[in-house]
Amino acid sequence: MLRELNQSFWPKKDEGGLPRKMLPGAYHHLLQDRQEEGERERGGGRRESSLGAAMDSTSVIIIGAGMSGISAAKTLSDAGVKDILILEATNRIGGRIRNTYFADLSVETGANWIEGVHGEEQNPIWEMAQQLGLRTFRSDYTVEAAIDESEKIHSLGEKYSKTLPPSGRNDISISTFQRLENKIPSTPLEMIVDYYSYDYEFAEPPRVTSLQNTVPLPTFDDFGDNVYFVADERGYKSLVYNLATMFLKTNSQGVIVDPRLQLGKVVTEIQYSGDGATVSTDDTSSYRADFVLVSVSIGVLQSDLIKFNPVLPKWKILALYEFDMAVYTKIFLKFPFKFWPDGDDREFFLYASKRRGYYPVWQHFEKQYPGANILMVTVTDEESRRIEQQDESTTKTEAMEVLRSMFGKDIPQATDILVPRWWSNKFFRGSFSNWPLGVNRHEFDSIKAPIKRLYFTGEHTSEHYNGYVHGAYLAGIDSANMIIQHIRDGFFEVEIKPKDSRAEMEYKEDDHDHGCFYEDQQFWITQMPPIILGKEGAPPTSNIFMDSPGCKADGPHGAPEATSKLLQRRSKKGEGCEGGSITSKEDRDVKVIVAAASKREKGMTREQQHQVFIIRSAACHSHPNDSRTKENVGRHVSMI
Ligand SMILES: Cc1cc2nc3c(=O)[nH]c(=O)nc-3n(C[C@H](O)[C@H](O)[C@H](O)COP(=O)(O)OP(=O)(O)OC[C@H]3O[C@@H](n4cnc5c(N)ncnc54)[C@H](O)[C@@H]3O)c2cc1C
Repeated sequence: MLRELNQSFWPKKDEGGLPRKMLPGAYHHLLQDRQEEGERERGGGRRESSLGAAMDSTSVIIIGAGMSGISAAKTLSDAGVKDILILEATNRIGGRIRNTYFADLSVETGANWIEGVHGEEQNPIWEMAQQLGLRTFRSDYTVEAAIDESEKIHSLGEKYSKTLPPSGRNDISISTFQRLENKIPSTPLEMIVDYYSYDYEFAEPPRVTSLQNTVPLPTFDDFGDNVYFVADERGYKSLVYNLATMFLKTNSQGVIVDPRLQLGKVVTEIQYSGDGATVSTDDTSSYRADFVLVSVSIGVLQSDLIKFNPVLPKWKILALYEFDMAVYTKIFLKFPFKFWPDGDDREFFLYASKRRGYYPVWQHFEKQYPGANILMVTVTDEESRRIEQQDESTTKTEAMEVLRSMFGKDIPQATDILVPRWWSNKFFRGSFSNWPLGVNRHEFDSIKAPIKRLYFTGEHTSEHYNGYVHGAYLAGIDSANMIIQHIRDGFFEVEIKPKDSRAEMEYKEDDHDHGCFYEDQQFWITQMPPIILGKEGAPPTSNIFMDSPGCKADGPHGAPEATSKLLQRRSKKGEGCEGGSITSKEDRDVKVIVAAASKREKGMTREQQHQVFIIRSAACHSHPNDSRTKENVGRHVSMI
């Protein structure tokens, strides 16, 4: 939904809109006015922060120079918002796309494959790679016949998944589906095939992973089933670098020297409000901006590295914590000579252990780097965490035991080992997001939703492609476009889908300037209205309190007329609430929740009152016999 909304942010040219890449003078004026206004308010473009360092002022601060941060910055720059500042904690750009030298070869410790190639749609990362002439190799994943059986179950899972309601209410884990088919892997062979099919892609086991959101996977559905392994001296990161140099200044050696990119700046605090934000870094600098875009990983957001002031609303924190940051580790081993099989269909080999996920997937580099004598073994999840905490020599010993059990005692000892540690790294806290069971559209939309002038991006916010480089790239564009619209219109609205599928089917979006209103039909509490966020000046939902009980039939709190009329009709019919009380007397808890309201409404803005009204009206119209009423109201109240 967000993606659909985002795509429609810009008016089409033939509708009298603006071409996407160029903003008219008027728009520049708007920006300039806002900036000057801001500067006047702040007493000039630079001033002393409370910490003593010079406080710079800018339009948008982007936190993180990974693929999504750079893609967002470029989108802003292309749209005329050139007054940006990128703050990156490490001393390089690229984030989780990173190469290093191992045994004199460039190996990718982070993202390695361009996933989803040669499909109906062009993967934008593949397009960039082609333009740059990146050295890539198609990975052939066909292993043995044992995989076929797993693929049959997978295809059944795809069919089943497509029958589930869009809200995710009936989602199940991949394991649950296997259980339904009576196909739970139990032998070492079945377990390694299962691992290869799921854990190797999602870095978490199938009992954790949502069937509905990963089977089928939009990346392969949209962009094609092929995956290409990047093996280029310049590194996969050269795609990010190339993107950055399209809008950042470089010197004659091609090094980025633009002051709008600041490396080694660890953001420790973000103070935000409806007027803008102040960002503090660990070297006691502070920066002021109209907007802040946070592109750090969801693992970092789940940690306490960055303090948000005020603290993020509860609904946001819950959504962030519900999503998973998975861990995927590629361990590299160098040998004096080759002892493994190679040739067609022999790029990968699997180790079938009784211990699921124990040094399971091996790959050689004979195609990419003939004679390199390097093996790469991938571990995930708990094994990754365990291995990250032990020293390299222990890991080498374990890996050698596994190889000897596969190829015999006479194989040579590895001469070198490289173990990347993404989970322990406080700037990443894992490898990529995985969609777990229990997270539906409602939570997912909440992860991306802005709060006042604080916006979020990163692979974990990608509508369809979370976890991937192309997801990070597209999410950056989406989030930047939200900010551009906010600058242009003075506000930005986001719709967060309701949790219940019946609501999805039955609510009808009104043309009114904000809000979604219901058709005049049976209206149950489970049909919670969507939460509308981001209206300039409107509070995040966490600030909304239920007020006095009941809903008034006479147009409460400036609620739109249509809704007010609907309530009047209901009141007359005796449905829902009458004269400020709830008819569902049986359900005392609902009444208590609604009645236990604070007296805050007086000081509220019109938008705040309207939000209160939406929530309260839903509560008022609960059906007395609906056993789920209490639970749903309770859940909604706890959420706000
Ligand atoms: C081991 C591994 C294998 C992978 N394999 C693939 C693959 O084969 N194919 C694929 O498509 N994807 C793969 N991925 C995923 C892919 O790398 C990511 O989805 C993508 O790079 C994420 O980009 P991002 O911009 O969202 O986040 P990031 O790259 O994490 O960028 C965020 C940036 O924020 C910075 N930051 C963090 N905290 C702060 C702070 N406090 N202050 C300032 N800056 C901060 C970080 O240093 C980082 O540079 C893999 C990832 C890993 C780790």
